[in-house]
Amino acid sequence: MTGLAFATHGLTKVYGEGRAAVHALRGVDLEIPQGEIVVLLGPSGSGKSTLLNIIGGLDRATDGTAYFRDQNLSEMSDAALTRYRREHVGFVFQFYNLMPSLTAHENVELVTEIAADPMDPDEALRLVGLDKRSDHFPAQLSGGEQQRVAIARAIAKQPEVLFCDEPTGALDSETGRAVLQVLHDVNARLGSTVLMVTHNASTAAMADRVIHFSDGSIREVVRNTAKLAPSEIVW
Ligand SMILES: Nc1ncnc2c1ncn2[C@@H]1O[C@H](COP(=O)(O)OP(=O)(O)OP(=O)(O)O)[C@@H](O)[C@H]1O
Repeated sequence: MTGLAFATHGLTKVYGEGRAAVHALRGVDLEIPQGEIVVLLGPSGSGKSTLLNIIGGLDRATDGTAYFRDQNLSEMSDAALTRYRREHVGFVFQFYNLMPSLTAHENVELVTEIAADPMDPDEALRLVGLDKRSDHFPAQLSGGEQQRVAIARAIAKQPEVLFCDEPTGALDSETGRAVLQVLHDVNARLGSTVLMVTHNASTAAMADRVIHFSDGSIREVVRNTAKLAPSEIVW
């Protein structure tokens, strides 16, 4: 029996005020079991990144509650939120945000130095198939390879949760599939809950659960009974 990684109740986010107010989340109720791969789909501007940022501890809700296990993120101090991100969460973004002056190994090491229970940076790079490129700088790596370094950096702290915002957005389909395979393997090997925001609807085939967003609300949650392997996904 798996517990819940996340539960939100009436989660609301309003940016700005008055006539300029943007209602990015309109009372979202959501439960995400631990250890699942969850894909968030929805039109541009529907609130997917906003939700990810709030339950990832990067932003705060205007109203409602968001729990990580039994911890209420909405009531945490800034210092506690920082600790939450540092100890439990890995992030992968569309643009890899690697430090250009550091090698692949050093980019990963930067994170393992401040993590509670990190894996060896070499092991993280091996998991993403880049152990032979560990002394290369980001500019010497392809887009897909840089994304895999970013994933190695995110998984090196053995996070309980991995948040991915458009992880394949800048990649061709073959490279994108390789990156999805890495996310799949991390979920299988470390048991990390993986939450992925994407415009690529094909990705939904590898998820345990697909959440359809529209205009700041959840329209539908679909549980996949027959998942596809990343190698079988076509787009
Ligand atoms: N910092 C901000 N200030 C004001 N409005 C914002 C801010 N961030 C997001 N928004 C607005 O909130 C709404 C939801 O944005 P969000 O980025 O969560 O959508 P999304 O579904 O992730 O979109 P996309 O698929 O294009 O990334 C949009 O209307 C957006 O313009």
